[in-house]
Amino acid sequence: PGAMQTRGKIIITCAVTGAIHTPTMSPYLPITPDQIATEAIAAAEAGAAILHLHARDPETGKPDQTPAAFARFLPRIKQGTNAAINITTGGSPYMKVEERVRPAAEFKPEVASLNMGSINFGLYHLVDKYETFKFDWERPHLEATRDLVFRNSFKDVEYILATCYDNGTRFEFECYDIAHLYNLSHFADRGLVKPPFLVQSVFGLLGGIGTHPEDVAHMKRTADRLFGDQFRWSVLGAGASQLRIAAQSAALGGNIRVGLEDSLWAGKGKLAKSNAEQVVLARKIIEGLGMEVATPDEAREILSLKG
Ligand SMILES: C[C@H](N)CC(=O)CC(=O)O
Ligand SMILES: [Zn+2]
Repeated sequence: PGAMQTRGKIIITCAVTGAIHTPTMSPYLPITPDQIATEAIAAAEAGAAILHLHARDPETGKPDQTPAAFARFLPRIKQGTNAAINITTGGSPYMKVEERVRPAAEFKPEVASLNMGSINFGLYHLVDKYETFKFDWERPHLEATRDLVFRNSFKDVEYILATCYDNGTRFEFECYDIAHLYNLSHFADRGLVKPPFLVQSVFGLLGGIGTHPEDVAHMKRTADRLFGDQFRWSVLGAGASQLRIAAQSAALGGNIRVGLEDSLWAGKGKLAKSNAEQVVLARKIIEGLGMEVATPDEAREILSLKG
């Protein structure tokens, strides 16, 4: 992806907590500002060059998209690591785009996520089943259907672009399906986004593309055709597919996203005890392939971040 990417340097992004997984799903999910800061810094020490951040209500663990909630851990993270900060504009699927973009608008991070299309979001525990979740490892998606649309209309995307653009913030373009690559190409044609594009391909979320190696190859092939050397490819696999998708990407010279936002596991039926544990597993894959993990400054160069 992108002949210009420093050969063999793979960027690891760590998505520390997210908004979808709930405290009852794993005792290791960071919830409080201290837990989020500690986990983020440890993930960076393990090799994450970019930290994708959401905030939560420390009491309930529910998503909190107020700038004040982010202010409770951002300074500590910036003090504790040189990793690039990536603030979510996805928030949770229940939020309006005006609320979702506020922290990125306020803190003007080097990176912010940008979801490139609306999708049906297969979830059920967000609302009223915080206390009752029981994960069935054998049939992961069986109970995960709830009639939710994660709205990211063309106007929503334009609104976030317009709000963040003059801050020098670059985007992690979250593409949950092939159509989202074409949406990104549409905004590129209109000159509303500038290369190199960090394309974060999302695999395995109910409502988006699957996790079959053909799905991964199809996303990459399509991105290559649409963006040539104007993009830097990264992938995330939801849940059980996380490391398998990571390995396929690294083998193709692509970048990797891990973290408890995307998966609670560190292998079959084994809860990850920390974000750093998943970063170490990703590092082993990369180094096992004879490649190197990019440092934060190498990631800044590869992605043309403002630093
Ligand atoms: C699958 C991930 N939860 C996508 C995500 O990280 C969205 C965002 O924060 O903008
Ligand atoms: Zn996120």
